Amino acid sequence: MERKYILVINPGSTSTKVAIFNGEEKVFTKNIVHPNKDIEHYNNIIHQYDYRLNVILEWLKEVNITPDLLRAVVGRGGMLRPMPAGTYLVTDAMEKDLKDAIGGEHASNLGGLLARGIAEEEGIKAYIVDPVAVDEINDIARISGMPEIQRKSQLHALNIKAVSHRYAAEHNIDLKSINLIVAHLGGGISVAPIEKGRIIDVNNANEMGPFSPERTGGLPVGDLAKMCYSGKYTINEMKMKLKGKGGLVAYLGTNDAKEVEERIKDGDEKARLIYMAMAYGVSKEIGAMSTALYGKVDAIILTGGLAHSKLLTDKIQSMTRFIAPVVLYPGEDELEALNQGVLRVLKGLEIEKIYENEVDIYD
Ligand SMILES: Nc1ncnc2c1ncn2[C@@H]1O[C@H](COP(=O)(O)OP(=O)(O)OP(=O)(O)O)[C@@H](O)[C@H]1O
Ligand SMILES: CCCC(=O)O
Repeated sequence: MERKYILVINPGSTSTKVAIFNGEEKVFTKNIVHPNKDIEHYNNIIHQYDYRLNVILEWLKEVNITPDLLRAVVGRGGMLRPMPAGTYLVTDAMEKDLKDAIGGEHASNLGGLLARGIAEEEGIKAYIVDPVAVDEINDIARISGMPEIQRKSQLHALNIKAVSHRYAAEHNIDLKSINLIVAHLGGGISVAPIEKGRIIDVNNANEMGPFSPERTGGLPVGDLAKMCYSGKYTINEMKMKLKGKGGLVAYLGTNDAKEVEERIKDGDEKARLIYMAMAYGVSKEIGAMSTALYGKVDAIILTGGLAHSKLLTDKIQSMTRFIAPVVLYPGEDELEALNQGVLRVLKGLEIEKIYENEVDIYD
């Protein structure tokens, strides 16, 4: 039996997206939704490993793909140590860091672990590609203003890299000869200046920049410090307010931009103000990142689920097109991007990276 398929796994907080590729062709795919009742009792992401492994194996049976037909398995990774972009083999050192949630809890930590779990049984390779820990930013961008705190690179690197390559290919131009600003507008928001293919700065989708459907982004620090010490909230409650229950959720009780747009259509002025404030924040971040490129910007790319929203993208375009033309690549195809990363390695176009050779294990 020929081993020809690549199994792709993208674990999100409430779903696991899976696909089987034969070369470039997506043969099967499914968004396996995890109802809250199935996952709410797990105290941390890593404890969901067996549950998610079983649903993936069940799905493989459904589509009649036995693991002995797999050539490689790739998962979306992971809040690892700061690392260069690329396709990485899942090694013991990486597995340990994913299990220890070395960079924090994130559903994508399961990506590399699930990939390895399935691959090991078959004696084939497991990979991750362009994880959220990709760090290519300039040292000057790390300085926060408080020596105890460094600005970190945590971002939607997989989609940001994929749309940058897509823009270059569609314009028949070498990515290494242009500068872009990519704004990934999803549940979290990453705005990154890309200089000749390298991500030289980013807001950090978890902690800074504009507010997003579920996150506060950067906040006035004095008021935040007061709230933390008010005695009204536990540390976990504060963390949830910042990430998960911030942004649109906090103001409007939903993370669903489509629902917000319906309310705006029905004349809800508060919903309009908050929604436009999100667009305003994204536009200001794009403006800030244009200075990181000394104003030399070939295009601004808006991508992610929110880039489907005309209301939002019209506002952002009207505020930022003085910088560069704005291009819309709504949605994301992270499954495709993961498959492409593995294909580049299997075709010998790129060398697989080894985590422990690329990161500082002892920092
Ligand atoms: N057609 C649409 N019009 C308006 N908003 C949309 C549309 N489609 C999706 N969205 C909104 O996009 C947001 C989710 O984006 P996306 O699916 O990229 O996020 P995610 O994958 O959950 O998180 P992340 O991108 O941070 O990993 C939601 O607020 C959703 O309502
Ligand atoms: C940390 C960047 C990725 C995400 O927001 O999920």
